Amino acid sequence: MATTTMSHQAIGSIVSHRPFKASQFLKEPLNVPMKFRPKRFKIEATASQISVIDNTFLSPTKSRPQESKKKSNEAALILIRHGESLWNEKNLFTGCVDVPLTHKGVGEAIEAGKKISNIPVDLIFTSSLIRAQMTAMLAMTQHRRKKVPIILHNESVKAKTWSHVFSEETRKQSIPVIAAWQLNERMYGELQGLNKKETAERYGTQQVHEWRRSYEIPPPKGESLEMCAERAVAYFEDNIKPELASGNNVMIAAHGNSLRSIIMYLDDLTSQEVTTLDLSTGVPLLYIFKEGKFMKRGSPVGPTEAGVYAYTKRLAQYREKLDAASQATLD
Ligand SMILES: O=C(O)[C@H](O)COP(=O)(O)O
Repeated sequence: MATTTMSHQAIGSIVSHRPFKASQFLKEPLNVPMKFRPKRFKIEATASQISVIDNTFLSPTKSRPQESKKKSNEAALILIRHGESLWNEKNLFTGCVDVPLTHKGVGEAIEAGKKISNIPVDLIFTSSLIRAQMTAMLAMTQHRRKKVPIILHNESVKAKTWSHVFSEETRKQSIPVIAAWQLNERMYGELQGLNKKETAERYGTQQVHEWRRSYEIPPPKGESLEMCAERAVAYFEDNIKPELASGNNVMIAAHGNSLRSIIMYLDDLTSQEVTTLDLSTGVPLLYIFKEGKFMKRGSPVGPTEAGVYAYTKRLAQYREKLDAASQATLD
């Protein structure tokens, strides 16, 4: 198999939505009967000019969180790899192929939600792939705060305006969900769809391990972990870290390798150390971000596990508030 590596830009244009030109939207044939076709409208802005987080979604008056008053000097960061997918079950290389969760994966996402049900979540970042989005939404069904996660549609000015929420109170009871292709699983190139065991038998276990776990070596015509990190870690630094710095608690529901690249950054792992880093499906990992540093706190075992709440006074106080609120509804 040829092992030419494509330039990151070339791969980027495959896995990414090319910079969205609203005018394309108008030109592309709409599979909607003529009578429902939207009036021709002139859209100036392109998606890239639309902020990642819909400013007015958070509140019509407040600007973006990191520009507004700092909520706290610490924030919780939850990372979770999607639950088992149908191609995980078949042991197929998946990469950027958009497959859903299995029944077991749905259960894993719900179980993960129970483990983090007392940890505050103000923003959710996920990838543009359904298995990560399903995991985020299913996990949040278990959250005790009962806020509604809403996927933001900023892909065009029209998508943004048509999905606007006009009640500030409703917005306060919602959690913005930002789907970013930069958090997609690494693009596995010519391995996508191949069986992992058969591929190892054909090319050798060592070669497949290098493709799967090394930092620098890409799969044939795919992304190396390093190339995946260039987009995922850049996105984390540009869009997620500022929210944490402003005191917003964040959950990232993504993929085995896009999260490996982020954890390598958070834990300052070497390219040697990251080769042994493996993430199970549907297992949440907790970090506390404080004074510019990330402190790893492991995987919350259960909603009442003392450990998680012993880490910071703020998490303990949040849980006490949830306990008091649920007690009040019982009274
Ligand atoms: O893309 C895939 O096949 C899986 O999500 C991750 O695969 P890996 O564990 O082989 O990197």
